[in-house]
Amino acid sequence: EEWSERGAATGARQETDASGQTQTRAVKKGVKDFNFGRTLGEGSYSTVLAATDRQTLKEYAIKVLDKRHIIKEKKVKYVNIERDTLNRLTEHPGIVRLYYTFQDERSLYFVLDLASGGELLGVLKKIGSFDVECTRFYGAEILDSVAYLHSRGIIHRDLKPENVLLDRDMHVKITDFGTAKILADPQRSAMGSQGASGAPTDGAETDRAVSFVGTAEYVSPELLRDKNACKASDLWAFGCIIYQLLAGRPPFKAANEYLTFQKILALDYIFPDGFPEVARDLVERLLVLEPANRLPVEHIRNHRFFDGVQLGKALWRQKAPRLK
Ligand SMILES: Nc1ncnc2c1ncn2[C@@H]1O[C@H](COP(=O)(O)OP(=O)(O)OP(=O)(O)O)[C@@H](O)[C@H]1O
Ligand SMILES: O=C(O)C[C@H](Cc1nc2cc(Cl)cc(Cl)c2[nH]1)c1ccc(Cl)cc1
Repeated sequence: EEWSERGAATGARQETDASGQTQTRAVKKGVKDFNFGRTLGEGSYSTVLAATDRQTLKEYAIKVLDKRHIIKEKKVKYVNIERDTLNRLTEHPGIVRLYYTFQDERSLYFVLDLASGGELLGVLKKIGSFDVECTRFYGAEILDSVAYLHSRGIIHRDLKPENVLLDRDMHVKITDFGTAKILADPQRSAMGSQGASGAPTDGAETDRAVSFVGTAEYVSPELLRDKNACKASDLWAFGCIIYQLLAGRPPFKAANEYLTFQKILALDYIFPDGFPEVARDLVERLLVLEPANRLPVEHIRNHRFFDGVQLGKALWRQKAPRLK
């Protein structure tokens, strides 16, 4: 068999066997195919490095995990969930794209979109709080991305400004899918989660749904109460993010996690003076204890807070507003 170099750039190669039959085979990338650069950040089980594909010169973020550490910390299922989830989320501009996974004797590698704009949380901390125009733009891009996740039967379960990355054009790239929940069958779950009671779908979810709790400030009441998340749990977190962009701090924040959970379950939060009325109405319809009574995605899109924002494809083509 001869390998044609031509196919290398497209990540596929033509194989011609003795009988002259040609077939295309996806090429498995490896560490040797990349030049590794600066460290972009560290996670509990991971290091993320900037890297360049040596053939195409395309830049990526490569998340490297130490196998021994993953096994010792019993995180194998999270790594495989992250890979399985990202492999289902391939065609939306607001989701960090996974291009390849591979391993060598010591590590696992995720080759991802490079989000060189950093975390939304970092930008928020730098400027204190966003004005309505910036909150509307970033809220719309996050909402558009969450709508896509849900349409693919995925619940993120840990949405927060740290997990909303920004690309070089300051557009949203949502990341961190190791704790996501894959609903058994998107069709069935579409009915299930909009079911009469709108109660969290507990269908064929694996036991994992019971164990994971997100980040204290953004955890939904149903996750604290029934230990089960549903699509509306992501919309609770979305409400917390909209509040936080405008107020400069999350709605539920106390001295420790336990007190924060108590405030959430008691819906104990207030709007600071000057909080824009139109945003207040939206947040009040999302921070609702009963998941079934939260505004569903379609109604959020039509809420007057998003008047004037072009949703859908046009949103992703426009220039991101200057953050001031
Ligand atoms: N695609 C990416 N592009 C640029 N930077 C990234 C990308 N993915 C992650 N990072 C940065 O690398 C750091 C580590 O991210 P990673 O997802 O590995 O761990 P984490 O989820 O932040 O931490 P933990 O695992 O403790 O939750 C983060 O600060 C994040 O901002
Ligand atoms: O190549 C694939 O896609 C499948 C493998 C599956 C896989 N092999 C593993 C080995 C170890 Cl030690 C740990 C985990 Cl979590 C492992 N997951 C894999 C490799 C790399 C990554 Cl990032 C995820 C999954």
